[in-house]
Amino acid sequence: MTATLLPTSDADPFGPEILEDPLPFHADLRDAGPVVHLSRYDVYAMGRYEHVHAALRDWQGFQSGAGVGLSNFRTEPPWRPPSLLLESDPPRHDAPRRVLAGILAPRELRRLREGWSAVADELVDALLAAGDEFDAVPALAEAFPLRVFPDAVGIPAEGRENLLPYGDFLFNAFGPHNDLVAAAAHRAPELGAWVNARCARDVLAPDGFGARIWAAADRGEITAEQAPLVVRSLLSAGVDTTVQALATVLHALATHPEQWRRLRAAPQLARVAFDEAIRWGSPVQTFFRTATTDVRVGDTVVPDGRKILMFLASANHDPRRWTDPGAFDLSRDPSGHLGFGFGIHQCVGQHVARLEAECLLTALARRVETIEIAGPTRRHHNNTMRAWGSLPMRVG
Ligand code: HEM
Ligand SMILES: O=C(O)c1ccc(-n2ccnc2)cc1
Repeated sequence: MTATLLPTSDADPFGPEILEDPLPFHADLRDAGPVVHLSRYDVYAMGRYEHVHAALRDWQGFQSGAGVGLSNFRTEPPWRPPSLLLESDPPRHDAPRRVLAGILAPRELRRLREGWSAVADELVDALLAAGDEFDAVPALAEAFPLRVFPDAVGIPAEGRENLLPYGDFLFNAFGPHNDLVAAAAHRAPELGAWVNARCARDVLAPDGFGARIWAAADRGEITAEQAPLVVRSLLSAGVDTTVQALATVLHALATHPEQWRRLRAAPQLARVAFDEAIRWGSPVQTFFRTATTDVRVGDTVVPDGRKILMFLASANHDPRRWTDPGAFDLSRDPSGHLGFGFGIHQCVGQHVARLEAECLLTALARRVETIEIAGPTRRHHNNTMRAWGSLPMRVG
């Protein structure tokens, strides 16, 4: 068999140029082959849907237990105790996953729908009463999740302003120790301590997600030592992600008036609009895996122990899988997108995210006829998330 040269690139996917606009790099990555060696970080990158999907399915060959960031837990101590879900493999992964999946299941979220809708309606009414121009990032994308999710978890009111900086640091920490990580590293210990203190049983409200995790420990489904870490997963994962997913769908709708008109005509399209925006914008861009043996990708062998960087956002724009991938189109069926991952680690909070999006988008679609970008938009750079810093918006 002919030996094929492994394509290599010295590009920096965590540098400001690619973080500002990753699409050209993703296209080059897909064109270069199933796997490309990134010499700058000595990792193996995948950009095509077929191979990212296959790696996500193959949790035995591509493990999470050595970390889902650049750091390899086999050789470097993690900056915090590893997540029992995100950074664990079966069997350790199984019981925490089962507990959280049960608590965050669609049927369990039904009890929240009415209250979250009312909050979304109030938020939009108050915003429109103040005028027809606002920055959608603080006014909607941040405000709504912060109004509903911490209460749903059951953490106390004070200090919630720590949640976004903690999430931003966490998602930066999955990448290399670059300027983005260095700029916030001094706050990590204090933010980590604040989050850890809110995982303790006695600070959590009796009927929230947090209390339900502790109740699962009482039933022996997980241990009392695991319970606070599972609560930490919620506080780590549950805010920054939805903030940026909502910003992504608001930006998509504000820049595609035809799609906005379709949503207004049929508000039940809110869920499709959200998943299509997750595919199109992929707020969570990448995650790593670690090869547990010499694994074959295409006609390349990635050696045991090496880090593999999966570009979920690139897979979501792969023309081998999607027709006209660059189009934001509500008539497309976005199912199968990798924006929530796939397989045993697929996002366990996706139903929470969808409910938040449905409440906010429905509230907006019912109250305004037009939304448009009303000034220069600004990206917020993060090693893992494609995020908006500012979305000046005008409604009519
Ligand atoms: C729309 C916003 C969100 C996006 C785009 C997103 C994306 C993802 C992705 C790509 C994964 C797979 C990670 C991997 O394979 O290594 C994941 C896993 C996870 N997500 Fe999300 N997520 C979102 C919101 C949430 C929310 C709101 C929560 C909690 C309420 C959450 C909790 C989790 C947890 C705990 C995992 C780990 C699951 C496991 O390892 O079994 N996520 N998410
Ligand atoms: O268990 C944790 O600490 C943790 C789990 C999941 C995420 N995440 C990423 C995307 N959706 C959620 C972040 C942190």
